[in-house]
Amino acid sequence: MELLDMDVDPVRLESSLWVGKKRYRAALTGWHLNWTELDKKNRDKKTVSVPVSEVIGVEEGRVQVLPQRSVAEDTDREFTVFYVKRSSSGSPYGLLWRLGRTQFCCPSRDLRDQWMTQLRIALKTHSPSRPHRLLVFINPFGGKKQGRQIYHSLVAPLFELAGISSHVVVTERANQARDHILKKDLTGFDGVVCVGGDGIFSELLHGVIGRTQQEAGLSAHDPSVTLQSCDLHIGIIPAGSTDCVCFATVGVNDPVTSALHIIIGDSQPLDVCSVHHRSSLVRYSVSLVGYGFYGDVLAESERHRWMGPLRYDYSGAMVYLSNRSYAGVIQYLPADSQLSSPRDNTRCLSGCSVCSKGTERLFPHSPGASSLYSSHFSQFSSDTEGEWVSVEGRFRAVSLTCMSSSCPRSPLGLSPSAHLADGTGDLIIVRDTHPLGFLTFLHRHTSTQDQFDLPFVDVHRVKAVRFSLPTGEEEDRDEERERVNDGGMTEEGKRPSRSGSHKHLVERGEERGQKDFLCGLCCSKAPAVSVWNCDGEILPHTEISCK
Ligand SMILES: CCCCCCCCCCCCC/C=C/[C@@H](O)[C@H](CO)NC(=O)CCCCCCCCCCCCCCC
Ligand SMILES: Nc1ncnc2c1ncn2[C@@H]1O[C@H](COP(=O)(O)OP(=O)(O)OP(=O)(O)O)[C@@H](O)[C@H]1O
Ligand SMILES: [Ca+2]
Repeated sequence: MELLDMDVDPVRLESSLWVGKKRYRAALTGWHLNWTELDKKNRDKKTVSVPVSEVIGVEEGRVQVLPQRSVAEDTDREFTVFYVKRSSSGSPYGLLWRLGRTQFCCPSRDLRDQWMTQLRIALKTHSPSRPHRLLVFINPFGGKKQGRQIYHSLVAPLFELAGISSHVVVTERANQARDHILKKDLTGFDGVVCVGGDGIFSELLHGVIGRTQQEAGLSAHDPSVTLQSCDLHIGIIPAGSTDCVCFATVGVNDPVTSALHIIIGDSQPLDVCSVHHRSSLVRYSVSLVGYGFYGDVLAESERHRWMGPLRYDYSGAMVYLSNRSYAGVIQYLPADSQLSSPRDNTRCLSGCSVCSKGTERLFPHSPGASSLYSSHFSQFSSDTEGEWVSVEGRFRAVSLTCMSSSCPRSPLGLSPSAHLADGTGDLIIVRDTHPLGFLTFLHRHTSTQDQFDLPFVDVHRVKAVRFSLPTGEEEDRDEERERVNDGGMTEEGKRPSRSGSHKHLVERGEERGQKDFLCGLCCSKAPAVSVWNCDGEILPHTEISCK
């Protein structure tokens, strides 16, 4: 046994260890755990190096955690190190992460104890941003209804291994997670986690933003107010139908990958867009605010929830076949085209320089790029300079996306070069066109072909957008007024009342669905207005402003 340099930093501990029948020289420095295979003449063969920040846990003995926890007998000279292992599969924008595991055998029990102690000290000192206590919300009805099973079999064992204690709430109704965050005592929690899709993520987002503003005494209804940034991080374990926020931030939809990111305290700031109707806040969005095609697909899909994730494809086909376009007036405030453009072929990833510059511009005094996962605010009140541009016409689709909105259905997303946290969104305007043209546009979302390189499509990087109906068709007819009263945010809670507006709109969608889709197909009168899809929720207003 050699035991070298124990007290001298950077090497904290170095010794010979065995992994199976092979002998290694293992060393723990402040930042890395390395082990190098030695041949019979003590010459180095290959080295494995794991950053301490990616070590998940250390256990005495020969331990296995996934798929089930098991501990081998007679193991007082052994210890097991668990760490992040990048798999070779995944997507071009994110690799799958797996739980790596190496079982070391020491020459003595004493040395084993030294390794355990030093590794645990290193973990504590070099992973300051790791969460210790998490509040987890599981939507048992999201996606393929596997949220509970996904959490308990794949995620909880990892949290336990990493020493994270979690309080789990399985939701019993829509908006329970949001209300819990808005109203309950959250002392001691380092973050909130959702197990589900974009819908339950949105609940957490509204809860976290709403609570922060309540505590700061700010009214989110006032579009000119600068909202307070949020301290609570949001983690997402994907178990929904689209899981667009997870895919666009992590690059893959995989519960184990996400759990490992959460454990090591990774974070990614996100742009949040507020949607107002007149002077009241309607909702926040991080992904899609879409009118026309995406609004109609959502309204139609709500009637087919029983189909699960397939409902979007079915509804997409139905809406496509109904061949609709809508009149409207779009106004937008262009972002600085010197900084970036939606057609510059860049791809935003964690550590993106455009986002860092954006953060610096929007939050000149913040310490670095905010460490928030997804509750980061653009201070548009100080960023509203510029000339508004107006476009009037008939549109197949009007979409505003703050991020690429990539998802398995469209791996590059609605706007492949959009940035996660630059304080801007991409406005995609698809003017009325013939059915084949629109199908080409849609189809290009599934490949690397440029969906913006079509004569009826325009894309602009923007700071704010307003949408209104053409003169004479403004949103003050009875029907619209009813929708206004029925939905939107309540004064006290600054929160969306999904169920009220939703029920109404689903009913309306049902009525419309039965008559109008058939009408659309046989060219009779189609409705004059569509609905807005805001991250998978139907908005109760047509005339909105986003920033
Ligand atoms: C010919 C194949 C065309 C395939 C076209 C694929 C386009 C896919 C674009 C995906 C964009 C996702 C945007 C993300 C929005 C999320 O914040 C939100 C919340 O989860 N999801 C939805 O609103 C859910 C929206 C889901 C929209 C799905 C649209 C599916 C369209 C299918 C069209 C079929 C045409 C067939 C013609 C016979
Ligand atoms: N216990 C519950 N019962 C009914 N609805 C719920 C419950 N918990 C959450 N919800 C609501 O269900 C909706 C959909 O949830 P979620 O996003 O998890 O799944 P999904 O719709 O299948 O996925 P995606 O949003 O990715 O398409 C959300 O709007 C959420 O508010
Ligand atoms: Ca953005």
